[in-house]
Amino acid sequence: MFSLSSMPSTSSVLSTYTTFAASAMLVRTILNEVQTITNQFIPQKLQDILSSKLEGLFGKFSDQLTLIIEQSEGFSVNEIYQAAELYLSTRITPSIQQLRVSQAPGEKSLSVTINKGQKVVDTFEGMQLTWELVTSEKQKTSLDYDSGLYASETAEHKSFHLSFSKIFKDKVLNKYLPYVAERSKAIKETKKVIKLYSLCAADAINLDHPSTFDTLAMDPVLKQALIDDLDRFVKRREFYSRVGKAWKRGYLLYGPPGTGKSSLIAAMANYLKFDIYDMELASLRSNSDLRRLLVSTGNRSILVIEDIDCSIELENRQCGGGYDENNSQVTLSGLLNFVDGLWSSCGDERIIVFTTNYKERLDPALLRPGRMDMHIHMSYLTPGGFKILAFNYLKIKSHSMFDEIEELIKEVEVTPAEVAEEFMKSEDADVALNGLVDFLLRKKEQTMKCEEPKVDEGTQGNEEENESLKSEEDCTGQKRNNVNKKKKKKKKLKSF
Ligand SMILES: Nc1ncnc2c1ncn2[C@@H]1O[C@H](COP(=O)(O)OP(=O)(O)OP(=O)(O)O)[C@@H](O)[C@H]1O
Ligand SMILES: [Mg+2]
Repeated sequence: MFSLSSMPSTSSVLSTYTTFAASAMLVRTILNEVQTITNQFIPQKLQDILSSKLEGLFGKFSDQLTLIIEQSEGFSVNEIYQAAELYLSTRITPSIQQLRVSQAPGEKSLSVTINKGQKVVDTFEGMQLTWELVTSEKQKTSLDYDSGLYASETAEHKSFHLSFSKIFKDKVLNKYLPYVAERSKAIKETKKVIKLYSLCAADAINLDHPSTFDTLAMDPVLKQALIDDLDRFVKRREFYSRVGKAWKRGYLLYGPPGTGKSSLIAAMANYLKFDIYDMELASLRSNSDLRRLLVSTGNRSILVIEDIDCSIELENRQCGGGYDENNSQVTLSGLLNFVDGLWSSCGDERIIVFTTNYKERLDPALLRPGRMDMHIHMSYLTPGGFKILAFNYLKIKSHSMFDEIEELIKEVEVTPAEVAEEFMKSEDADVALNGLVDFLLRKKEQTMKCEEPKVDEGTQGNEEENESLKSEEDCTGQKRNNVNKKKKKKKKLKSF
């Protein structure tokens, strides 16, 4: 027999450590019987010796080879065992009579695995392979620290026995098992629940944000370029290590409020199945807090710093080139060190996203080429974006009012969030579109008033003066709201 394990850090390396001998299905049945009897009367050590001698004896006549894949190796989990368990859940055939079913907290789907003694027959490139889940009870002795006495308990030990013709040994080790590992990784990805970590919440919450690249209204060319960029990024592990670059990518999302920057981050996380870390810089006391936070973040994650222009005092950069431990705030230099230095040297497959409403207010150091890999402009709604929203909200691809609306959208600066809000008011397409036209016309009128030159005092009557003042308030009101909104944001945690 052949025993197989893979430590978490060296999953691709198959370590073999026990004797290599042949085994037949018949032998297995005999051995199982012998084991049942010996379990009751013979000490464990003797059982092991007996069992290996018998296997060696019968194995010589067999053309079958069995790999033993133990659940754990000492204190470490065996990644091949875990991969096999997941893989076999997709290979359940009608011949199987017993299944184990469970559901972890927060998981969307049930997990189904075979029960002990059950066999799954699999085929792969002309080979036939039989998996069997075997369990044995082992005595474990542990020290009870309270009483100072040793206690003995029986623990169930699980392993998979994978049997196939001896001639396929190399093919199974070099092709089939890597295939099982690959498949299990893909299954894990589809089952993965994306987490949102934030400073204010002790535990991560499940990110249940419905935003995807399909539902996002943005320039189609830019959208595709971003998807391609993400695809390239996740495929390039070898490339990054070959050129000696950290496996990281940075994106700066900029544009007015309500154009979909946060929605885009959620879409990226849903697409890549990466967790999100919402880094509220305003709630961090110092650069060392930032460093601590960084170390606690996991791989395959997106670190988000929203409203970078509001979160950090840009003048702080003058405080010096390195970390300023005494400063009570996170400084820009601390952040830049974080982006280029510390962050780059720990962890893999990470993305960092900065968002801002005012790119022009950012320190040039943040915009320098190479710091953020891609600058993405989230703009006001375009006619193409409008069609995506109309389909998302009203399930329509065309309508007699589309031309009129598209013309208005070209003339008026309207955000996807504003249009989405109008669409929420009715499920009836005619009503919703009419409402949107009214909204766009009002907005157009207001914009025109704002653009009118100011009227000299004294040359106009009272009524007109009041009207002029009112429209000025409308024009500035929007901006004021945005600033207030951002100020509030600094206090309360943003929810995606
Ligand atoms: N491009 C878009 N595509 C689809 N829906 C959008 C888009 N932009 C905004 N929305 C809708 O408007 C809501 C608010 O958008 P979002 O929070 O993503 O904007 P934002 O750019 O992050 O704004 P802020 O600058 O205020 O943070 C979203 O939940 C979504 O319903
Ligand atoms: Mg946002």
